[in-house]
Amino acid sequence: MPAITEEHLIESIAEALQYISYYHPADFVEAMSAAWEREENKGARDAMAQILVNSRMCAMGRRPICQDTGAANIHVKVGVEAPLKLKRSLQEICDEGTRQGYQRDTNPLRASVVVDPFGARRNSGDNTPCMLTVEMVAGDTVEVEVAAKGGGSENKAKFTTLNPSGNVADWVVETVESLGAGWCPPGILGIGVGGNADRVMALAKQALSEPIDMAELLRRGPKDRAEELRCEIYERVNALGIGAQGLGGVTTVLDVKVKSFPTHAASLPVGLIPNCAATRHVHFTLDGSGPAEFTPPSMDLYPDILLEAAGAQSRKLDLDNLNDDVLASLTPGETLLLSGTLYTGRDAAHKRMIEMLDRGEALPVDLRGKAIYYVGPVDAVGDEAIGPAGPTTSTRMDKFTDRILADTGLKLMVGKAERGPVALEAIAKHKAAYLIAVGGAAYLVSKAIKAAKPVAFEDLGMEAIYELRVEDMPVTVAVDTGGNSIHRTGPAEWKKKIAERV
Ligand SMILES: O=C(O)C[C@H](O)C(=O)O
Repeated sequence: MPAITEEHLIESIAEALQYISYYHPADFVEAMSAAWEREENKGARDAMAQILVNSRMCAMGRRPICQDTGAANIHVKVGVEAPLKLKRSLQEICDEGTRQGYQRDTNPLRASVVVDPFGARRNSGDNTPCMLTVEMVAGDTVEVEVAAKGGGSENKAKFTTLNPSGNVADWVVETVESLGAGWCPPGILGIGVGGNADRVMALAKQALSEPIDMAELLRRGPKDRAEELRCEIYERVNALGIGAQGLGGVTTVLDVKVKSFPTHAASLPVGLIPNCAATRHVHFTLDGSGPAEFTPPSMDLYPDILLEAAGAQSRKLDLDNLNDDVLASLTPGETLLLSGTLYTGRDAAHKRMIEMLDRGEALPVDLRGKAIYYVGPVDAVGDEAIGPAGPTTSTRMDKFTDRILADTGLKLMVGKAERGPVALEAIAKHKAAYLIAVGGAAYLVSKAIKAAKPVAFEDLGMEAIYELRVEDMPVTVAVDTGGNSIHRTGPAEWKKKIAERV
């Protein structure tokens, strides 16, 4: 048998990362299309339509599905008899594959990994190191699972150790209800049960790479305890009414995957990791015959969707003429098309702005009466004004909101998912408003951005402040000037509606 070389691994990993950046797995597209067809809440259905249209555009244009092109999660199963011809460590080899995968000229992916995580948080620039796990298994091949996991869904990972008599489904359902929509539902829940604290999280992560087959499972009925648990959690989580993007609706999860392992008699560890609308993973096997090859999915997978979301019925909002009357007229749930100037700014830029305000320094941009977009875009290629540029989770900016609104005169924020109590209070106090774009529709959203130039904090890379010129950017009003939030009313309304049907 010919040797499995470093080049085989590096080239396959690089190609895999490119492939998953623009091709959703076929089972995901099918499950999302079915959920879109059965969704009853118009807002949630429009959000899913944007996700599907975006997915198709990315597959055809070979550009990233989401601006958060993820951290590379690589799981390698090395056969104990595999003819390996390697000189470097597996970490170094997989990092090289990651570096090459994220830095392709034709489709550069966003560098999101920062080193010195509780200090300087300096961007490594090429998305290395990858998150590598290795297993020795029987056989003479090397199997590799490559996933690109977004930060928003990864941030919602949870762990607990229940008493042996505890109820796993109860814990999962209560936990998902508390997560909000930052993980970009509808997606998949990976659940690990058993093992110990570290093993159970690895199980939950591995579960996310299993095929989506909930429709088939519901049709044939569960055959064992794990399948019963999957069905119970699926039904109960969907009955929460969270819906796409947390707007309320009948589908919050497309599937629930469970993996278990024996555990200590005193323990019942449970791990939960959600996967977002940018579900990205692929599996390949190396046998010495060369790097892996990947087949593009068929475009026939996609349903015919007319994008009503950005349709003529949406009100147009001029971002260069925001005034108190216009802001006061915004209603939660209303769809808008934004045109004009939009500044970007997310975690690192907010932290730096607050530090400057603390020192009494003038900010490099005048935000008075303006709008800010929480986003970390992908770099542009060709004639693009900007690469994929979908919204990031706004709750991370909550603690800065009162100060920014008070000290800069900012009036409008655009992001994704709900705002927490401190932000809602600040929005009402300053008579500002909060809009959401669809998380997971980054390439589609970027088409509304006609010009982009960095105007401050360029050293922060994708977290720099850009001045964007947008035309007809589709958004939904999430919080009005009174602090009323669609993320409170939407899921509550749909939870009630679903309960009344049972
Ligand atoms: O880093 C990002 O762009 C965003 C992240 O994936 C999020 O969902 O908040």
